[in-house]
This record gives sequence, structure tokens and C-alpha cells, in this order.
Amino acid sequence: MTTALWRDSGLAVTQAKDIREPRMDLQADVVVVGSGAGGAVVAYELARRGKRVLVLEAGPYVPSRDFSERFPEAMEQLYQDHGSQTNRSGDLLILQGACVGGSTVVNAGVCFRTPDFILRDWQRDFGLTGLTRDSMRPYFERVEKHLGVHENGEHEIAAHARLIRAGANKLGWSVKPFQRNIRDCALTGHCLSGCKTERKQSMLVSYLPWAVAHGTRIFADTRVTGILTDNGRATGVRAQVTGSDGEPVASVTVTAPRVVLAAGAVQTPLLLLRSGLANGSDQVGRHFACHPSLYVSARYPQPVHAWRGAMLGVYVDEFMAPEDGGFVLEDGGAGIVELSMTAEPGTGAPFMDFMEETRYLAGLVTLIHDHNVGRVRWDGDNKVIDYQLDDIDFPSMKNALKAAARLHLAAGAEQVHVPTSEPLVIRREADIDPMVEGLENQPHHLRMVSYHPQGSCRMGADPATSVVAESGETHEVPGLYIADASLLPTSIIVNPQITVYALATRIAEAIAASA
Ligand SMILES: Cc1cc2nc3c(=O)[nH]c(=O)nc-3n(C[C@H](O)[C@H](O)[C@H](O)COP(=O)(O)OP(=O)(O)OC[C@H]3O[C@@H](n4cnc5c(N)ncnc54)[C@H](O)[C@@H]3O)c2cc1C
Repeated sequence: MTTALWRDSGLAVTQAKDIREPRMDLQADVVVVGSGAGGAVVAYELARRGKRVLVLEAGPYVPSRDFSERFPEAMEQLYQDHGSQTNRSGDLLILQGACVGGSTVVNAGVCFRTPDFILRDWQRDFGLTGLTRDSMRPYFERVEKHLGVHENGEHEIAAHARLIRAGANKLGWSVKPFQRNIRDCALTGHCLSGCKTERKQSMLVSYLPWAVAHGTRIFADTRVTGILTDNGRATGVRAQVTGSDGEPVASVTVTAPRVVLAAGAVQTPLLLLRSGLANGSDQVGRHFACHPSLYVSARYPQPVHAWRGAMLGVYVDEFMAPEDGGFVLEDGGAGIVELSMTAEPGTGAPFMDFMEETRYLAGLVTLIHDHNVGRVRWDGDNKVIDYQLDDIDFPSMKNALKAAARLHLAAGAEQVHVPTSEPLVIRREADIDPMVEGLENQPHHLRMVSYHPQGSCRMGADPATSVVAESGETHEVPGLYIADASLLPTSIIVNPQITVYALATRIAEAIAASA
């Protein structure tokens, strides 16, 4: 192995191309699997306390200067399965980052604390009595300070967001500027392709360099394939380094008394299932949720140019509480490619007509508080994500659609495009309820995207119904921890990165205290 190199943009990462030996045996106090929201925070928080930390990341290291602002290239470069990961039936695109920094590299930078009513549910239904608003506050404050989280200024409310705000104001609905972890946003609108300007405070430009400054070693192109145990205790991991040509480069064994899984809500359960660990209760991979989203676009009489300016400006929280509807509407800028990926305007001539109108379109993303009805599992060597929009969640989806249509029309839109497989266009307020109520919950009927997979290794006090304890340690395997979005016992309705950072900070504290 050659010494890891400092790259121009500042992160020391050992990549497949740096490795010369076919076998490596490494030691650490803590080995962290995955370098996204959970993994990066755990790595830094433990390294700064003097632990020898090793981070293994399956995806490549892509320095910010190599990011492409062409979305298809970014998907190829930075996303899990090159942006093509779906549920089993193929009607839900499930996006995740797969690179050093994980999904935080490609996320939109929106920041929400876990809503209080969600924390209360977790205390009541899962015995997570330590996760109160007051006890979580210092963790939220810490990550928000580190990541420069602040409310959008007026210059960050782009034309599309101003329309959404005007519509909400007209209806008397609560509408607020987003909080984002973007310092001096360059307003390029390319958040989902990685932030070339490094203003978005992803893990790639924050916690990972800080962890490295405290001695953490990061290996990219290195997929963990198994967890090692001795006498029922975690003792390390087995991994495989793969070159950019797909050829195996080296096998790696890491010996470490603490193993932290932070491979995300799809890969963490798969790794546990493959290793046959922590699943005596048959809970691993179950209770998967994902905030299935619709992108409801509308044509305005004037050009909107929804790809210009900050990607996300404002959101409507009028219906966030379950008793108010259980959904959130988020304004969302989109370029032509993102639009053609999430809208459903038909094929042939209708599609061409729709795309020609792109500059007149503004969009709203719907987020619902879905139930944990999904499951991640293996079928032979193939990963399977079983998730269909459940009938129990369909009313919230319809209510979110109706509200989005109502808001667009109030803001002056001439027509609203509902992303259904049969093109559905709403032009009048009076048509909203009958048209949306006419929809049926059938596979392939709605064009859904998930940006927030979560909940497949849930946290709880009862080992019979959960995988990990409040400390993040698995109930069954001492020394084996989980610190990513798979922990969340229920879907949280809002964008989850701050929840993951805060929980990972807390779990790192518990690990440090245990060692
Ligand atoms: C397009 C997009 C937009 C989003 N926008 C927002 C937003 O605006 N606000 C917000 O709060 N949230 C947003 N999110 C969600 C947020 O980024 C995630 O919830 C969060 O990053 C999840 O953290 P994690 O640690 O669970 O997983 P990730 O951050 O996804 O990290 C997991 C890492 O583990 C690696 N890995 C997987 N398997 C292995 C293995 N076997 N061995 C080694 N490494 C492995 C993966 O390659 C990946 O890098 C967005 C997500 C996406 C995809």
C-alpha cells in the first residue's frame, strides 16, 4: 500500500489505485462502515476523543472539483446503482448517494430537527425514554453549529419559491423559509449533483476532513462484506477493495473491538442479514419506510426558470401534524432532466409538449409520514426492497396532492400536472377533489421518488421488536453498533439528515463511554 495522498480539495483517502498488496490486515479501536451522515459523524466524534478510527466506504472518492453539473453524469458518478435503485415492482425510485460522504454529497441541504411529536411517539411506543426534546437539544445544536445551519435569506428564495410562498399566503397557510446547511449559497441549483463550490456542508467537506485531522483513515472503493465475531462479540469486518474497472484489487480484514454500521437504510440490514447477526427477533430489514414523494409541477403564465437560484426556498408546514393531514409540501427547483425523471406527462407528443413548457413550470415535492410497511432482504445474491404505497398511507398522499394543486392554482398556475401514469391535468379548483379522489392506489399508477430511506433496523427498548438499543448497540451482539437512518423507528415526515447527525453524535458518545 502506498501512503494515502492529500488531494487538491483536501481529503486524504486511500483509494483502490493506491493499493499494491492483495491482502491487508488492519487494526483500529473502531471500524466504521460507510462514510455518509451517520458514519462521518461517528468517525469524527470518536477520533477527537483519541480513538483510532478506520472508515471503509464502498463508493469512490470524488473530490468536489470533479463533480459534474450534468445530472445524468452525477448519477453515474455519485449515486447508488448509478441512480437506478428502485423498489421490487419498479414504481418507486429510491435515491441514495454511494461515494465518500454518502447521500450528504448529493442531498439538497434542507435541515429539520426531528419533530417533537415524532420523539414523543418514539418514547411512548418504543421505550426510547432518553430521546426527549430537551435531551436531544444539545445534539441538534451541536450539529447545526458545526454545519452552519441557518434560515434562507431573501436572496435564497428563487422565483419558483416566491410563487409557492405567494400561493400559501393567499390561502392563509403557514409557509416558512427552509433552514439549510449551505454557507453563502452560490445559487447554482446543482445540489443533487454535488456542490462544486463546497458551500453545502456535506460530510465530504466537514466531518470527514475533521476526522482525518484527528487521525482517522478513510478507505474508498472498499465494500464491507461481512462482520466478524468471536464468542458472540463483534471483533471486526471483512471487506473487498474493487478498482474502477470492477476488478478485485485487495481483500481487507479489520480487527476492531467496536464495529459501527452506517451503510444506510438499505445496505446496513443487508450486511447484517448476510452476516447472520443481530436477527434473533427477525426484525432486521423490516419496518422500512421512505417518505414516498411526488413532484407536482404546474404551468404558470410567465417564465419561472425553476432551475435558477437556490434549489429549495420555502416549505408549507400547515398540514405537518398527523391530525392536520400528516404531510409537508416543499418547493423544489428542478432542471429539465430532474423534471423528466419525476413528472409523468405521457409519452410521444404530450411528453414533447410538456418538456417544451419547462421554463414555465414550478414544482412542489410532497412528503408524507408513511407507515413502516417495507422490507429490505436478499433474494439469492440480489437485494430486494419490498415497498408499495400502503392503502393506509394513500389518503395522506391524496391530501398532499390536493393541497399542492390548490396551492399552485392560488399562486396563479394555469394547469397542474399530477404525476400519474395516465396524464392528469387539473385546471380549475372545482376539479381538484373529484380528480384526485378518482385515483386508485395501484402499482405503477403514481410516479414516486424516495430521497429518505429509513427504518430497517429500528431502535427500541424491547429486543423482541427492535434491533438496537438507545445506545446504538445491537441488542444481540456486544460491540456491534448502528448509527444511520436505518435506526429510525418510524418515518419522521421531514428530511432526515439532522436527525441522523444528532443520533450519531449521541451514539458516538455512548461508544466512547463504553470503551
Ligand atoms: C437526492 C437526495 C436528496 C436529499 N436531500 C435531503 C435534504 O435536503 N435534507 C435532508 O435532511 N436529507 C436529505 N436527503 C437524505 C439524507 O442525505 C440521508 O437521510 C442521510 O444522508 C442518510 O444517512 P446514512 O448515514 O443513513 O446514509 P448515507 O448518507 O447514504 O451513507 C451511507 C454510505 O454507506 C456506504 N455503504 C453502503 N454499503 C456499504 C458497505 N457494505 N461497505 C462500505 N460502505 C457502504 C454508501 O456507499 C454510502 O456512502 C437526501 C438524499 C438524497 C439521496
